[in-house]
Amino acid sequence: MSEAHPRKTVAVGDLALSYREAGTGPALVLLHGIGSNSGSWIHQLAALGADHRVIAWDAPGYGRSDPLANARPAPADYADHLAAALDALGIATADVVGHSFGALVAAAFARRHPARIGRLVLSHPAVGFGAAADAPLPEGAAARVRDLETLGPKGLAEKRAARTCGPHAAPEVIDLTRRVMGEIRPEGYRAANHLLARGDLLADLAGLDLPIRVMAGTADPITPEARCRDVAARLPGADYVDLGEVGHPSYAEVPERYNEALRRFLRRNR
Ligand SMILES: O=C(O)CCC(=O)CC(=O)O
Repeated sequence: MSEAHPRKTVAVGDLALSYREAGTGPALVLLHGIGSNSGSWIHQLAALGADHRVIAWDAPGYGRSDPLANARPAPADYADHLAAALDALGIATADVVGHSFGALVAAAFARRHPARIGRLVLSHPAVGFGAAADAPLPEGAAARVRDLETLGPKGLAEKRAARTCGPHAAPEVIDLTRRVMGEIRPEGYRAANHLLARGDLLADLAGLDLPIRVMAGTADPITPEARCRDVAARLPGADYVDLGEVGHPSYAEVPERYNEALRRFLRRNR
């Protein structure tokens, strides 16, 4: 998968974090969803590397990245590891695209490291539940973890991956989604579900002076369109891009439309 952009590794404290990289230019960081990894971004690595240094990370516990020490991490744990990984890669500031769970990581990064983020794209954003560290997982997250425990990563992918896609998703998009979800590692997935519970996208972004674009589709069963529009409406200055009748992995279903919406936003001056 994504052989054109093989994984590399960077040391961040005690952890090794893996990522894929393409191109040179201003840094653009891609943060994947909870059922995904850096291999989901093949089209963005191929196209956006023409005018950016694109870094697609594997969140801790995904791809070849080591898991976090804390099994119930706070958003800050991911955000600070991302900041340290960018330090190690010599990147002072970056534009950031966070997809779904990745949007929560991006929001926590913006809150904790505001000087390091240029523009922010919230792609089909998860909003989080703002739960306490010791609270039980909300039902949706608990069901995902139960499926992983009973079915294993491949079974989880068989059951869930195709359902995330829109009605017009090509077979190769469904295959990609299934393959990537089948690479889930239990520690990373459980921890990410805890982040989903603890995260609070709107609270993290409140009061930050940051250009924000929210993008989503009308056929997404995971992060519904109405909620994504509501996120944009609640963030002063954010705009909203309707990607059309696409499901959750819009970056793979309509990569040209997705990349063009990113490019148009990234060309804006701050
Ligand atoms: O909720 C699920 O079953 C899958 C969610 C998902 O795939 C999110 C993502 O990776 O973007």
